Amino acid sequence: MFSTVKDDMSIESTLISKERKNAKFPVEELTNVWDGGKEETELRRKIVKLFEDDPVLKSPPICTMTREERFTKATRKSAYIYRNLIPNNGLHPGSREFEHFSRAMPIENNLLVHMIAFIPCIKSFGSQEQVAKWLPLALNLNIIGAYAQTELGHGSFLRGIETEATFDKKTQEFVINCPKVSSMKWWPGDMGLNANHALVMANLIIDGKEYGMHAFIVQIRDLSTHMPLPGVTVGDIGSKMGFEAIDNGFLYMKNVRIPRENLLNKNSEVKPDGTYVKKASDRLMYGSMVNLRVNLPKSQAIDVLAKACTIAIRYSAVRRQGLLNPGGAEVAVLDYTLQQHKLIPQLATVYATKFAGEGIIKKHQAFLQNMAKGNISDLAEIHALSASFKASVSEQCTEGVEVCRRACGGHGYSQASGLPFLLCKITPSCTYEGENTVLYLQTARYLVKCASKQAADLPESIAFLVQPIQDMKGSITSLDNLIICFKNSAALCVQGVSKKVNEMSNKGLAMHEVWNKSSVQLVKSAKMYVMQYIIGAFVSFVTEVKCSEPIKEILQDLCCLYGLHYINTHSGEFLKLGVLSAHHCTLAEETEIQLLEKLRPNAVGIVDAFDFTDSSMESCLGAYDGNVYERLFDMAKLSPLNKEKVHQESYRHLRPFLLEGRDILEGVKSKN
Ligand SMILES: CCCCCCCCCCCCCCCCCCCCCCCCCC(=O)SCCNC(=O)CCNC(=O)[C@H](O)C(C)(C)COP(=O)(O)OP(=O)(O)OC[C@H]1O[C@@H](n2cnc3c(N)ncnc32)[C@H](O)[C@@H]1OP(=O)(O)O
Ligand SMILES: Cc1cc2nc3c(=O)[nH]c(=O)nc-3n(C[C@H](O)[C@H](O)[C@H](O)COP(=O)(O)OP(=O)(O)OC[C@H]3O[C@@H](n4cnc5c(N)ncnc54)[C@H](O)[C@@H]3O)c2cc1C
Repeated sequence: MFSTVKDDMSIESTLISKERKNAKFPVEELTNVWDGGKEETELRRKIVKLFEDDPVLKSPPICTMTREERFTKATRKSAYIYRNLIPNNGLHPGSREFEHFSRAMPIENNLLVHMIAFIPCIKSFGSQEQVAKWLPLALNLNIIGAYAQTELGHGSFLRGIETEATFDKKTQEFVINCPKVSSMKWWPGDMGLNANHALVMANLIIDGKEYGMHAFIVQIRDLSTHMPLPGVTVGDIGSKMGFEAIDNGFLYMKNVRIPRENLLNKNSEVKPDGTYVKKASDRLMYGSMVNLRVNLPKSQAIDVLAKACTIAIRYSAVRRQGLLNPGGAEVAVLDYTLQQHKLIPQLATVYATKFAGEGIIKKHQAFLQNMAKGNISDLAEIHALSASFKASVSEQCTEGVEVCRRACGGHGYSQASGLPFLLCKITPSCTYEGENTVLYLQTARYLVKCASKQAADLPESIAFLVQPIQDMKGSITSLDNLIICFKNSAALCVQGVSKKVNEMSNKGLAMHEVWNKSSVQLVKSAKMYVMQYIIGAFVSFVTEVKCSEPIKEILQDLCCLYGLHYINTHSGEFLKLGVLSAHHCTLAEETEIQLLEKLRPNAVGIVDAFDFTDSSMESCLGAYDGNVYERLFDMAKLSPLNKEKVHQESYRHLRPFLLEGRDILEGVKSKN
């Protein structure tokens, strides 16, 4: 319908090629470092290619589809992927293979909660017999499960959950009930339309006594008709800010009966006579959430920011607007220091959080191995670290994606840029898997307890909180000094708020009031604690990684930039704590600006090294060839509103005015 408009040679493509020629490091080697080795890059590319070459997985750009089409296509593709492309024994969150598959997944998919929450819960809460029964069914997609914890009335405060599972000795069943409207399960992904089972978190009641939250497998739909079972009311909660392809659902249960064996009973059991047997700590009930907080940030936040950086930096390298030299040619907006100041620190965030996250995954895997041997002594530490890490990463990456979107000017507002999709995908990561504020408070609770102990009684990674403040020797901008600066700040924040808590409680104020009145400083201390962890982990990675000098230099510069950018945006905190002087802050700012200038020529190369394929981004601004304007026009042509030259509804409603206008103009014409 539209004629083609093409330039003979796109200036933008030429510009981006020049950027690549100017890069001062081997891009492929940085890709290998990012992936964890050359072999891993090869394996990831193989998996990505397998998915991208598969004709079943092709579909129109998401910004041209309705929600219904997006849900339908995602379900068709996900079912196909699960049965044909995923290894038979599933994928283990935290493994490299899991990461590679997550990179290969189509831009929209669903059934993932089944994979990342339902299956892991069967494994961690089920007895051997239960795992043997449910796991093969779940792996084969013979049963599809949601993770049904949150209710309409309660998400954060799990002790307030209202859904009940009452043991009926006569029939040896649990009777599941949502006593009020606010008790219905609300939000679980894949639950509204696709799931036929749910892992329901409910308050266990035996002979009128409450035993707290337990995990039950509840069948919600018939396996042959897919109709909701008697007593079950289930559906989609409606459209949200994003997640269009996912049927986040509601589930209301009235007298739904399940066999006694459907209580996942590795950690606690109900005997036929109603005796309750506790086999392990109640805290392990929360283990599924630790698992997700450790393993989701990479795919749900860090990769999302990496894509947003790729789009914004490639676009900024070809978008020319305004003059730097009076009388000279228009410059790429990436040449403005202010544009570099927006975008390059986001790249540093991607690297810092990715490598720090790998450290947490390793710690968590060690914890799981110990737990298998009955040792859960590290649970509190891993909970505190993973809670604040999830909160900090989701917060930093969400802010970063919005910075990238705005840095693309008007085109960043267009769905065709791919950036609004990324923003809507990443924003809920600040809420799901534990609302961020609530998680920071959990970390602070642990830190305040630690602050009253001796260093020798604390885990190695926490002992610095109660040890003497360290001196910085030499420039604030050295990596060693950055670590000291963040450690000192975290220790002083935690000690400061602990002092406040103690003073208030010594004056006789009730603990819950003390806590509420200290919560602003508690959250600050948890943020500083996790920042010192991230910086420390990134510095260790940069120091230890085996790579060529140019790559090492880039990583060191990104690491230093990450620390300095944080200091420069929060300098008041560092000054208030007395960790830095005004002179330090001035130096930190100048050094950040120098680093931006130094990294600028490599910016396109650094985002190329993430190695995202064009189809994994669906972005007219971020495609590899830099051909932004033609792509934007081609995408606009696909808008469903452009199907006809005359849109019937606009014609119908506006025609009377137009006819009036025509008559007036013709009258004027005839008068003249
Ligand atoms: C098929 C095809 C395709 C397949 C393809 C596969 C292919 C490929 C694979 C590729 C995959 C692709 C990638 C994946 C993509 C995924 C996309 C999915 C989209 C997004 C999914 C989104 C999912 C989102 C899911 C969700 O959102 S699920 C809901 C999450 N909801 C929460 O997270 C509630 C927060 N609330 C709380 O966590 C608690 O409620 C509360 C605040 C602690 C209570 O606080 P309080 O009341 O104080 O607590 P108490 O109970 O008294 O306990 C207090 C005592 O316990 C302690 N302690 C509290 N915690 C814990 C804890 N953890 N662990 C240990 N201890 C704990 C605490 O330290 C204290 O110890 P003490 O100091 O006493 O010693
Ligand atoms: C896209 C998406 C997918 C989801 N998927 C699932 C799923 O698969 N399964 C599932 O069970 N759930 C799921 N959820 C639900 C999610 O886990 C909850 O929304 C989340 O845990 C937050 O709980 P809430 O909504 O009750 O928030 P609230 O706790 O009501 O938060 C509201 C405000 O109150 C504040 N607040 C709450 N408690 C405190 C406190 N103690 N101190 C200070 N401030 C406080 C919060 O900081 C926040 O500002 C999903 C949610 C989303 C958005």
